[in-house]
Amino acid sequence: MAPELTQTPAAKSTVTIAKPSPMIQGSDRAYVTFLAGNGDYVKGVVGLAKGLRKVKSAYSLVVAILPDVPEEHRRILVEQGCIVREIEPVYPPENQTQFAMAYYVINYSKLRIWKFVDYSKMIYLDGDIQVYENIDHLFDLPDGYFYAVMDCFCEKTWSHTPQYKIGYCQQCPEKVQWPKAELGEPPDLYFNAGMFLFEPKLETYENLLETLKITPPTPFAEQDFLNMYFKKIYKPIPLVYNLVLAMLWRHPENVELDKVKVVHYCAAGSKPWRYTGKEANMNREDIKMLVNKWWDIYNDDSLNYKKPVAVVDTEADLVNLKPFITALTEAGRVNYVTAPSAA
Ligand SMILES: O=c1ccn([C@@H]2O[C@H](COP(=O)(O)OP(=O)(O)O)[C@@H](O)[C@H]2O)c(=O)[nH]1
Ligand SMILES: OC[C@H]1O[C@H](O[C@@H]2[C@@H](O)[C@H](O)[C@@H](O)[C@H](O)[C@@H]2O)[C@H](O)[C@@H](O)[C@H]1O
Ligand SMILES: [Mn+2]
Repeated sequence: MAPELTQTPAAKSTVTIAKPSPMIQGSDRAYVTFLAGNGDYVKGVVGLAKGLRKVKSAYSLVVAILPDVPEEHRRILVEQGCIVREIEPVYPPENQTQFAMAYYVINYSKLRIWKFVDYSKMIYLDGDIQVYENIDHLFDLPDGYFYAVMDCFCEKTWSHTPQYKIGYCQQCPEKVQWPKAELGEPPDLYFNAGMFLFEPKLETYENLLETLKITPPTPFAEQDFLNMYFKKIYKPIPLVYNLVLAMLWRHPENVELDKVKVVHYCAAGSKPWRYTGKEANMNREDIKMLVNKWWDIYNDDSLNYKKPVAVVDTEADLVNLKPFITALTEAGRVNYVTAPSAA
C-alpha cells in the first residue's frame, strides 16, 4: 500500500515512531483467537480486538484462521491491528466424527496454536468472548501449568453425561454428592476451553496431534480432548476470567457480575452479533445488559486500530530511511508523514 505522504520543508534530524497504544511490539506474549468460515464470527473477533484495545492490553491479538476465511474478512482483521495467521484444519480420527457434536468438530483446529512457538506464552480466547478489564497480569502466572476456568455441567448440552443425569456439578459439589459407590471417583476438574493460558511448544504440539490420532472424538470435541490431555497440569482460575453465561442462572451464588473481567457469550442465543432475545434465558436483564455492552465496544469507532506513525523530520532522513519506512509501510505496519517545518 502506498505510504501516505505529506511533503513539507526539512526540519530537525530525528525519526520517531509515535505508537498509538502501549502495545509492546514484538513481545513473546500475545492473545490468540480462532476464526473459521465466512460467517459472522468475524464480528466477534473484531469486537475482541477492540475490547483488548479498550482495556489497554500490552499484547497483540493473533488470529488463527482456517483457509475458508475470505480475503475481505482477513483485510478487516489486519485493519484492526490483528496478526492474521492461516492454519491447516485438524480433523479427528477418520469416520469417528459422529461421536463429536458436528458443530464442534471444527474446533479441533484450535490445536494448531501450539505451533506458534515464536510466543512463549499465549492466552487463547474464543471469538465469542469479550474482555472488559485488563487481564495481562495472567501472563505472569508461574510457568508449566495450563490455566483455565471451570465449566458448568448443568446445561442441556451436557445431557449425555452421568453428572448431568444425577444433577452433579463441579460448581456446587456439595449440592448433589457424587455417588462413589455406584460411579467410582468423581470427574476430574473440567475447564471451559473458550479461554486458557498456555505455552506454545513444538514438542507439545506434535504430541497433541499424535495423541489425537488415537483418541476417539467425544461430544465436546477439542474441549474434552484438552481436558484429558492437560489434566495433570490444569490449574483452575477464578470465573471472573471466563464467565460462561449459563452460570448466571445455574449458579448465581458463584457470580459477582460487577467483578467479572471476561464474558463468554457461549449460551445458546447469546452471540451478540446474532442476538434476538428469543431463546431460553435470553430475555434476562443481565443478558440484555451484557449484549449491549458488547455492542457498545463493537460500534465504538474510537477503538479502531490506528497504525503507528513514523514522523520523518528531514528530507535527508526521508532519503536515507526510505527503504526502511517503505518496508514497514508495505508491511502495513506504519503510515508516515514528514513533520511540519520547525520554523
Ligand atoms: O463457525 C464458526 C464456529 C466457531 N468458530 C470459532 O470457534 C470458537 C468456538 O466456537 P463457539 O464459541 O461457537 O463454541 P461455544 O463456546 O459457544 O461452545 C468460536 O468462538 C470462534 O472463535 C468460528 O470461527 N466459526
Ligand atoms: O468444542 C467444544 C466447545 O466447548 C465449549 O463450549 C461449550 C461448553 O462451554 C459447555 O459447557 C456449554 O454448556 C456449551 O454451551 C458451550 O457451547 C467451549 O466454550 C468452546 O470453545 C468449544 O471448546
Ligand atoms: Mn465460545
